[in-house]
Amino acid sequence: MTAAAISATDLAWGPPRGPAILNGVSFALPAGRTLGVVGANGAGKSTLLRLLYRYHRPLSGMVRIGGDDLWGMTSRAAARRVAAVLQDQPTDFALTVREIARLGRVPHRNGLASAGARDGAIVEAALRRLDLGGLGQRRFGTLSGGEKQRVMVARALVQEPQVLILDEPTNHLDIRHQLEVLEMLRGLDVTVVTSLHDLNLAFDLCDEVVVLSRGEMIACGPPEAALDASTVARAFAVTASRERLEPSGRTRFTYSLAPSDRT
Ligand SMILES: Nc1ncnc2c1ncn2[C@@H]1O[C@H](COP(=O)(O)OP(=O)(O)OP(=O)(O)O)[C@@H](O)[C@H]1O
Repeated sequence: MTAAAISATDLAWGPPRGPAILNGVSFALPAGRTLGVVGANGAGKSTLLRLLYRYHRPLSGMVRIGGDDLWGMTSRAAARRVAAVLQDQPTDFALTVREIARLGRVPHRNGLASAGARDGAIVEAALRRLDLGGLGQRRFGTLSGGEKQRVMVARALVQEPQVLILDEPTNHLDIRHQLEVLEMLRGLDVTVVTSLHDLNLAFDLCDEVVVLSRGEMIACGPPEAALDASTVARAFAVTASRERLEPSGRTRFTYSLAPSDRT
């Protein structure tokens, strides 16, 4: 894996014949960094990610991977460079964990060539990394939500992407696996863009954060700057405060409903 920079320039998207639901999103993330995308329900996080993994074509603006226009390359070339882990799990429940992970090699195969020894080694390494070593033969449909999520991260790693896009990667994971998966991704030579609902995790683990509100980008930058209490309050329509805990020195957010929202 060799990480590549990803950038978005003035992105806009909306459904056919509908109004734009995402507007004016721009950021530039250097290779190997982690970008968190945060915002309230319906703010446009998944929509932005879909533009970054070439599911939606932007109405205007451009996504570049390593300087190359994402829509200027073939879909196969794009699949070798960008992998995505999505909220919706696949429905191929009869496949085993190992078979699902192997699907990540498809963009790298030539024609009908079958998987080689290197492909097998990559699959086994990814399963071990995600703590799935003992589950290779299990049918996907029999796994817990968190195990399924880890299988999908393993499949994405098997793809050996330059950029990894994750839509809420931690929503089924227990606290230990949340930390393990996000720390592990930071340790890889890959650029990560992830949506997150937990602002404390975003603050601790992301190099840069984009804050969306009603389809607009209201802040972008290092967490210290982008996640200030007033931006959080605006994005989530709450009263927010940010404190530095002693002696750990870690930052923690707390929230409450604004007085006018209380009944
Ligand atoms: N294809 C579509 N056609 C019409 N509206 C859409 C489409 N995709 C998304 N939307 C709308 O755009 C808005 C943003 O949706 P999106 O899924 O990006 O939000 P989100 O920030 O990921 O939300 P959540 O935190 O609830 O997952 C929502 O109001 C959604 O209903």
